[in-house]
Amino acid sequence: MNTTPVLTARGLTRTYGSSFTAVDGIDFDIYEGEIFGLLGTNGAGKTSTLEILEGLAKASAGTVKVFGLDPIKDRKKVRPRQGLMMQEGGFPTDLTARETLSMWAGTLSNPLPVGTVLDWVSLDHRANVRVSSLSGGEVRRLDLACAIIGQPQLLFLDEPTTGLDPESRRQAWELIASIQSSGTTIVLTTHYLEEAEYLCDRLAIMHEGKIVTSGTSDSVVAGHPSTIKFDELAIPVEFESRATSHRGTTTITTHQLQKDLAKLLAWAEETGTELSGLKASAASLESVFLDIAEGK
Ligand SMILES: Nc1ncnc2c1ncn2[C@@H]1O[C@H](COP(=O)(O)OP(=O)(O)OP(=O)(O)O)[C@@H](O)[C@H]1O
Repeated sequence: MNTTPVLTARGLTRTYGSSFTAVDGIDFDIYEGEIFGLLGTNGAGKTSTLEILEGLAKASAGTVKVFGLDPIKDRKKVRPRQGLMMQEGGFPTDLTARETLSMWAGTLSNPLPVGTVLDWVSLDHRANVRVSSLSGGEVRRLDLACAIIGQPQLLFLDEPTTGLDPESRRQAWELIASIQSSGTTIVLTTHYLEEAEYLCDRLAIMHEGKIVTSGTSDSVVAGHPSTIKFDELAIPVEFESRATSHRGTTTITTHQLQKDLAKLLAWAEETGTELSGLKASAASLESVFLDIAEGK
C-alpha cells in the first residue's frame, strides 16, 4: 500500500456553541490512491469532520493538511485539486441535467466532456430533463457527476449512494472503484456497511466525536467475537459465563466459533436437545458497528 499521506488530521476538534463537542480530538492519515471510509451512527461527527477536511469549516482545535497545505488558508491551491459531493447538492431546479453539469464544468480548469460524465453516472438518457423532474436518486447521481467532472486528485463523497436503488448503488460502486483506479484518493462516508466493505481500503468508525476503531475492514473485525444464537434453554455449564438471554434467545459469544459450535452440537446430540432457532454468525463489520453504536 502507498503510504504517502495526501491528508493528515491531528487532534481535530469541532465544537458547536460554547459546550457541544461534535468532533473530539481525532487523528488519522489518508494515503494517496486509497479509499478511506468514515463510518458511524447518526450524529457521530462524520459530516462535521468532512467539512473541515474539505475546507468548508474551521477546526475549533487541531490541524489538517491536504497535499501538505491548509485547506482554508491555501484554498486557492487546494480547491482545484478536490471534488466534493455533499449530502445536499442544492441545484437550480429549472436547469436540465446537462445544463447543470455544463455550468459547473465552466467553472473548472480541466473538466472532462459533459456527455462522457453523464454517461458514467447513467444520466445520458435524462440529460435534457430539468432537475425539478429528476428523481432523488438521479439528483444524487448528478451530484456525483459534478464532483468528478473536474478530475480531482482528492474526492470527498458524503453518503454518495443514499437514495439510490440497489442496482444504481452497485453501478455507483463500480464507478467509484474505477475513479480510484485512475489514481484518485477518495474519502467517503456511508451508512451502508456492505458499501464500506466493498469500496474502502481502510476505514474509521466514529462514535460521539471520537474514532473508536480504524484499519482495514478485516483488521477492524479481527478479534471481535462471533456469536451462536438459539432459542432459550438450559445450556452446558462451560458456556454459562459467555451466554446472555434476551427475548427468548440465548446468545453465546465466542472467539472459537467452529470449536464451540462443534461442542454445542455434540452436547445437543448426547442429551437429545433440540437447538431450535440455531444461528452461528462470524464477526462482521456490522457486528463491530452495532457494538460500538451500543457503546460496548
Ligand atoms: N450547525 C450545527 N450546530 C449545532 N450542532 C450541530 C450542527 N451540525 C451538526 N451538529 C451536531 O453535531 C453532531 C454531529 O453531527 P454530524 O452531522 O457531523 O454527524 P454525522 O455523523 O454526519 O451524522 P449523520 O450520519 O446523521 O449524517 C450531531 O449531534 C449534530 O446534531
